[in-house]
Amino acid sequence: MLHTQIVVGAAIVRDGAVLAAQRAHPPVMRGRWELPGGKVDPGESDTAALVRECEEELGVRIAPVRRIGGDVSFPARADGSAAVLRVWLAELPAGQPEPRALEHLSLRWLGVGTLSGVDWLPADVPFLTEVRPYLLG
Ligand SMILES: Nc1nc2c([nH]c(=O)n2[C@H]2C[C@H](O)[C@@H](COP(=O)(O)OP(=O)(O)OP(=O)(O)O)O2)c(=O)[nH]1
Repeated sequence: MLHTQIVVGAAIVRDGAVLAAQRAHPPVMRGRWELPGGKVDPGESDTAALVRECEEELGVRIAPVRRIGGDVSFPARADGSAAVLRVWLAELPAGQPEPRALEHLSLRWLGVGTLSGVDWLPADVPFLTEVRPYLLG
């Protein structure tokens, strides 16, 4: 049986807005938006991967708060294997620098009024409903 790749994403909420990141690659995803995060390595916990990926991508050490939503499946790569996206609500602890787009084209803080205004990747879309209540305080 083919292995299911777990991908984790962080819904980093601050002052009524969530941080969205615009992918630079692969070409088919370039310019589309996602919650920052990435693939869980073999033997790594989901939350360890979440913290590691956000350090690599944003240059900040996030604090996961709680998981939101369920497993959202999406097709991975040409080998026909499956992947699932899991998302955590997260905070930027006091003293952390401002997130930077180290691997993305750009970053945006989106509030309730702008959350649906960017071109999200498909697997991230179901999580927007889960995030919205946290933007309302
Ligand atoms: N967040 C998100 N990721 C998606 C979707 N569809 C899809 O194929 N992916 C893929 C892109 C990446 O391969 C993976 C996310 O992991 P990542 O951010 O670590 O990817 P990466 O480009 O750094 O790693 P790699 O593929 O180059 O090995 O999930 C989607 O709808 N939302």
